[in-house]
Amino acid sequence: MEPILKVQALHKHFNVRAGLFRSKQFNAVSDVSFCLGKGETLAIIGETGSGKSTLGKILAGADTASSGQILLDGQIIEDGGKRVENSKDIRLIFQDPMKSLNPSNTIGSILGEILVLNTDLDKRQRRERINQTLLNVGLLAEHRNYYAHMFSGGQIQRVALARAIILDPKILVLDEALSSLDPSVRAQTVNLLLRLQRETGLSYILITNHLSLVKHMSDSLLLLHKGKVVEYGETHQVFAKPQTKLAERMLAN
Ligand SMILES: Nc1ncnc2c1ncn2[C@@H]1O[C@H](COP(=O)(O)OP(=O)(O)OP(=O)(O)O)[C@@H](O)[C@H]1O
Repeated sequence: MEPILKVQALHKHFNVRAGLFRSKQFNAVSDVSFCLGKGETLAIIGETGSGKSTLGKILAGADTASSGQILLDGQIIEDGGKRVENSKDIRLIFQDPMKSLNPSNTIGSILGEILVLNTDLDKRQRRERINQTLLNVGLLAEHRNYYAHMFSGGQIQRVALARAIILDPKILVLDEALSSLDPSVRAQTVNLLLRLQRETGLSYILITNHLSLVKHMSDSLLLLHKGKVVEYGETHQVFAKPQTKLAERMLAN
């Protein structure tokens, strides 16, 4: 079966200062390739600075690569450092969603604005879609009238999820999105994500070093080191037989 996402030889460098008048290229992501199937989860792990977030941002279109290709459903969406199509099909969720929610707007108006900008739905249809999306993430329709500060940490992550799925994407990139939640709220959010995946066939890219989450949620696992893929395979196989000393060390913790 054609993978939903195919990443080929992706590369990202940043120009960083190397003295007063000079700059040099720093490779944050080097020659990264992988595939993700529909309804599957790929975990990306790696030490701090290994390029996980940079890769996540590029996949979601929040940044562009320097070279390489990204194909979604067989169609090229990024090629040679250019986003060919600004796809709404890959959405990013961060660790701290509060930062990206306007505190002076209700959740209903934040979600409504996304629908106004991206769909032809009329007011009644938008209202229905917002209510349904809030219910889908385990919130109530009444929560549309709430402001961000009125939610708990777990609820705000559900609001972020509602915002991410309201346009019916194919892939969610979860960048440490579950890290700051306390264990019981994290377990509930994981169950919610798994239910959504079962019901809608959503695919996830899970950026985390939380190994029990990786084991519980992911089908495949990619280990980045200094921007390069040093291990990639089915999660249970990588855990059972890591090929590198680094993977052995990281997965033993
Ligand atoms: N805009 C930028 N300009 C220059 N260097 C950058 C920029 N963004 C990221 N980097 C560098 O790229 C490397 C990879 O960063 P990235 O945030 O992707 O790592 P990470 O694996 O997500 O780390 P962490 O787990 O700490 O979040 C780091 O060395 C970082 O300093």
